Amino acid sequence: MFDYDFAVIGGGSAGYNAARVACALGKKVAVIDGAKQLGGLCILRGCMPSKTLLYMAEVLHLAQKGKTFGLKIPSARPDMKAIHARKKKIIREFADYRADALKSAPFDLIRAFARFEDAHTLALSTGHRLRAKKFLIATGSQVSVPPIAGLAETKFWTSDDVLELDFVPRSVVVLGGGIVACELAQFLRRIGSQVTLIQRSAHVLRDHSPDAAAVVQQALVDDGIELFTNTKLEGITHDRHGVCVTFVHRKKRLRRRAAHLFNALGRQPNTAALNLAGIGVSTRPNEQIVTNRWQQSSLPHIYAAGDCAGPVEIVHIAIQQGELAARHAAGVEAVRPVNFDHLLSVVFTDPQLASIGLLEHDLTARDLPFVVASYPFNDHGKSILMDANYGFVKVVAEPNRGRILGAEIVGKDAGELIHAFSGPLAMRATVFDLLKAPWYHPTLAEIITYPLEEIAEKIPRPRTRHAKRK
Ligand SMILES: Cc1cc2nc3c(=O)[nH]c(=O)nc-3n(C[C@H](O)[C@H](O)[C@H](O)COP(=O)(O)OP(=O)(O)OC[C@H]3O[C@@H](n4cnc5c(N)ncnc54)[C@H](O)[C@@H]3O)c2cc1C
Ligand SMILES: NC(=O)c1ccc[n+]([C@@H]2O[C@H](COP(=O)([O-])OP(=O)(O)OC[C@H]3O[C@@H](n4cnc5c(N)ncnc54)[C@H](O)[C@@H]3O)[C@@H](O)[C@H]2O)c1
Repeated sequence: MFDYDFAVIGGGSAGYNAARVACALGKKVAVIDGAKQLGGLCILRGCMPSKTLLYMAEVLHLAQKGKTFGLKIPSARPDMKAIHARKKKIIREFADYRADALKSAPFDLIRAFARFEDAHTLALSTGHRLRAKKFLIATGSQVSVPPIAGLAETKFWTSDDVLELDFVPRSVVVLGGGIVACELAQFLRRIGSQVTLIQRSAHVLRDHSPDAAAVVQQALVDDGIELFTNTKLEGITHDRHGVCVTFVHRKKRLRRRAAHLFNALGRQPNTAALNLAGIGVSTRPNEQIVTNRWQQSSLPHIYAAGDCAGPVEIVHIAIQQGELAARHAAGVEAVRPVNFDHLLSVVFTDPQLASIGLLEHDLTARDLPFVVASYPFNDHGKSILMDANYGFVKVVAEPNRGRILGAEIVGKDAGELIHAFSGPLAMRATVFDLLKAPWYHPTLAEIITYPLEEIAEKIPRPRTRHAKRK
């Protein structure tokens, strides 16, 4: 009666990993993907190309401030053609590897766009039909175009375009102050563009704490970005010289002109073309598919994972959701829902901003007690010698036993340092457990011991003291 046990729509991070797991569980699986190029957002136009360019921009920045370290580097400039070629080569290799994995996997790969005809039947853009017992929707997201006067009529760049640049743009206005806006505005500025960033909220990176966001914001301004927060966009016009953005800031109407406009106002799920309303799958007002904690939609045999389901757009969560859906659909009993109390997130600006678990804001909202301590990078030996003085480390713990609940790090390589908390959080470790661990001197990671010690001192309990300065 069915062609497949499990049909996966979308072969990106969520879909590919779900299909892999479903096959390993003995299911007959198909992956349907209509993209011209296989690989998904993360590899082709997301994490990997952006981090290739951001790392280059950091190296360039360090070279340009060589004088700080007593170095005579006469000039460090980007060679955009070479940077672009290197990025393309790296991404081609990653994409080829994933495409090979998709083509040689024990599931059927069908190159087509899919749409639900009924709750068990997909109509494919090739003209074929496919029937399956269960489905996973993993169709990802696309850049959204909010209804701002003149935006839709203006030629604008998205992150896809910025990641493809092989020249230094003279000037760019960046709309938005989310992760994409901050990461890529810094890239543009560091290669030499004049950059203006216009953010609606009171600070950039609105999903992060104001204290941490303020550090990133200051670093962007110190890099030379003109940055406005608390604004209201009024309209956009364009002529042959470029674009003009009008916005309200501190009750004044301001205008900024630039050669290029970069729309970084967020993404929306790829769900509109699937006929979800027609088959009775519920979506939120933002078009994300509503799922329960097992990733089942309002039709229990149809699952959703990744950007099309939310609530976050982060690769390791997309993978976890996809794999969970595959296991649940196969009837595996020992499955656990994704634990958003341990959410890990990294913003790859310089300084980076990383957080894990529950912070003060979350705990206050839940009326839960906590102790918190922080320590600044500009008072830590290793970061001082690296001239990496921006930011702080913050640890949040439960006040009775000292169990670690969350941490926030904004500073040099915060995305690496935050992983010092991943295992301990998963294992429900306390600050005392972490203080028993060895911490090498002099490392950036060692800074974490300072807030741990401060919390340990606030909790009435016998403990091993840790030497602060060696
Ligand atoms: C610039 C940028 C940088 C990012 N950096 C990071 C980062 O550093 N770290 C991080 O964790 N996250 C990052 N992200 C987010 C991350 O890339 C996404 O959360 C993740 O890739 C989503 O995976 P997915 O499987 O849900 O969707 P995708 O990988 O987009 O896969 C969806 C697939 O579905 C296919 N599809 C769509 N509609 C249909 C249809 N009707 N029929 C058949 N196939 C269909 C598409 O062709 C696509 O291949 C970044 C995003 C952007 C834009
Ligand atoms: N390092 C990473 O993990 C990483 C990197 C890039 C992207 N991502 C993911 O990709 C997703 C998309 O990122 P994004 O930055 O494009 O989206 P976002 O939703 O994070 O940010 C969009 C920004 O645009 C602003 N905005 C939206 N509508 C507006 C309007 N009408 N007027 C003025 N301002 C408006 C918002 O206030 C917000 O600051 C994120 O959820 C993120 O998780 C992750």
